[in-house]
Amino acid sequence: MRLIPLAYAEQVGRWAAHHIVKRINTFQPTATKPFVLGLPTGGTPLQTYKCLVELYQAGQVSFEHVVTFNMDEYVGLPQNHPESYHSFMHKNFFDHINIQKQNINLLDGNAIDVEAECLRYEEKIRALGKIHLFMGGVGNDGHIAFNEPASSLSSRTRIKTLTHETRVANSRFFANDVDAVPKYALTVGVGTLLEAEEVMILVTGSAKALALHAAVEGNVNHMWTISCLQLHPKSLIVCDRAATMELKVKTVNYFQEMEAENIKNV
Ligand SMILES: N[C@@H]1[C@@H](O)[C@H](O)[C@@H](COP(=O)(O)O)O[C@@H]1O
Repeated sequence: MRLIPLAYAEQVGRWAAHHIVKRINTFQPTATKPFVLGLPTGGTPLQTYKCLVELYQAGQVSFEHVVTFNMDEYVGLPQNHPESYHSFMHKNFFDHINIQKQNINLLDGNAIDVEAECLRYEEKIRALGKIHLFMGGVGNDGHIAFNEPASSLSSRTRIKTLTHETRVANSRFFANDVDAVPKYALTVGVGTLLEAEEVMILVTGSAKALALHAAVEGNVNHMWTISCLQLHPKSLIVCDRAATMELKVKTVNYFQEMEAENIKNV
């Protein structure tokens, strides 16, 4: 596991965006060999999307041959609802770059046959080979995508019941009305995430400090599904200082020294 310890949340966004651009450009995607990118929603990646749009506008990256898969989507929220993850992605990212419509993949939270929808998603990923880079965030309780505590670490894309804590945390997007937050979501599984070639998780703010501790210093444990990163051969966590408050000083120092070259001038 790599840990990129930065000072501020804005730097996390910038670092992550440059990392994605580097991966896409090194890959040199074409129509027959697209780069496959996994994407999250939430407050944390907003800065990354902003920076990616700027890098696209500056001509430093093209998304023409990039295929995206989003992590999750609420169940039962109309696609055009302002808080659906469909709306979020278009508003904050897809509408500002040159991605082709047919290359955008999001789970359909209104599918009549939810199981078939989840299977379709898994099969589409498989048909493309694999996800080259999956970016994600983490919930305060350590959930990755919508893999709530006690999710199987080998789970696949499926429907999940959201915990009360997650609904409370996400109620800030629903005028602080917990009851307006959907009770269910479709989400890629922990197993789905672990099959990506590389997983990059962004962690910012003191509310995520325990989750970061669980990810880096805790045991692999289905109560903190973020800890699955420890099983991945190429996982990367980019965090700000506030998020490191529950880590041992020697852990942070170790990564700071090791990544010194990669974290200067961010
Ligand atoms: N399903 C999403 C997760 O993918 C996200 O990581 C988490 C944290 O979001 P935020 O970045 O807003 O703290 O929220 C939701 O639960």
